[in-house]
Amino acid sequence: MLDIRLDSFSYHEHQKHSRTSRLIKAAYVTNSCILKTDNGPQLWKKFETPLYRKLRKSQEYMEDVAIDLLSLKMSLFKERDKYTPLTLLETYLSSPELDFKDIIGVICDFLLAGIDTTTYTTSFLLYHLAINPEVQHKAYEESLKLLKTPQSAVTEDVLKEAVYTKAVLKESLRLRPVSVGIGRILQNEAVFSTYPVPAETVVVSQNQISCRLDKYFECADKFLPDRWIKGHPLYKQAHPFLLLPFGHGPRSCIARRLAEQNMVILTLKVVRNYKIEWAGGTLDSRSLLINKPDGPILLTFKKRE
Ligand code: HEM
Repeated sequence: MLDIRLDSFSYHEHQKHSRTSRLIKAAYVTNSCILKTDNGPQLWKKFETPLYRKLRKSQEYMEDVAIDLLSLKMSLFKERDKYTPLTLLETYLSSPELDFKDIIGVICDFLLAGIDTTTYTTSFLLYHLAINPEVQHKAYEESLKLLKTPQSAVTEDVLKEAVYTKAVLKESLRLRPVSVGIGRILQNEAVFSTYPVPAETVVVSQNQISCRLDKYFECADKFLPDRWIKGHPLYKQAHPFLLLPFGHGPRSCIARRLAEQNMVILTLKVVRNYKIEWAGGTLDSRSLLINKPDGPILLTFKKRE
């Protein structure tokens, strides 16, 4: 989305003080401070509290990275080939309604919204595969069918056919969404189950809870990807507003398709090449601003023959 590779898997970026490590830390600190500064007495409005300072410093670091990345992109943008279609960032850069500050704001949002969300979702997905060997075996069989060799690329056609892997991701998001639901400020008065709620009220839907209720999903606490596969005996059409891990409407996640595609590609590649095992106890989630795993990710990967 930034048109520039951050190279986060390189040796250098794995080091403690690298840009990637500092960005990961800044996103985590921001996510841990927002709810705490939002709720309760907001003393930070009168003077800079230690929590607010942490939040400010993390945000400043992310903004510095965004400025560096955008400056680099702008210098390359001048030399771009005029016949290739514009990327998202290039569209922003060519838009007269947006100035440098607006685009910096968007990049900061990408950096904050893109780091922990995909990481936590992927961690839970691999955890579910590890503790449900029969599910992992079915995903492995699908990857064997779709990827002829362990090195085969995941093409557009492969993605279309990866029905079971997509169901695994969906089921994992049902049980372990990164967001409890969707938050909105009501523009108009509304009535929910006969309770009138005035305009301007902050309303947060509780999809995470609804997705765990047996009245909506049979054996709701069980990890059963087959429930999403049309034609399977476990399949039942769920209410369209129950499972909304990427939100809903015009403010829903801008990167939904990209994130889903990344996670499906990763799952196909990992299960095709490795047997995944879990070396810990039950992994639960803890809510900061977003839900994070409540313990270390103790996965082991055994190379398949
Ligand atoms: C598993 C991965 C992800 C999940 C589960 C997720 C989930 C969400 C959710 C629930 C929202 C709020 C939607 C609403 O209020 O209706 C959101 C918004 C957003 N997400 Fe994601 N997200 C993920 C990955 C990403 C990535 C990788 C990026 C960027 C690179 C990203 C960028 C954004 C942005 C910019 C918004 C704000 C959209 C707006 O306010 O108009 N997300 N995401």
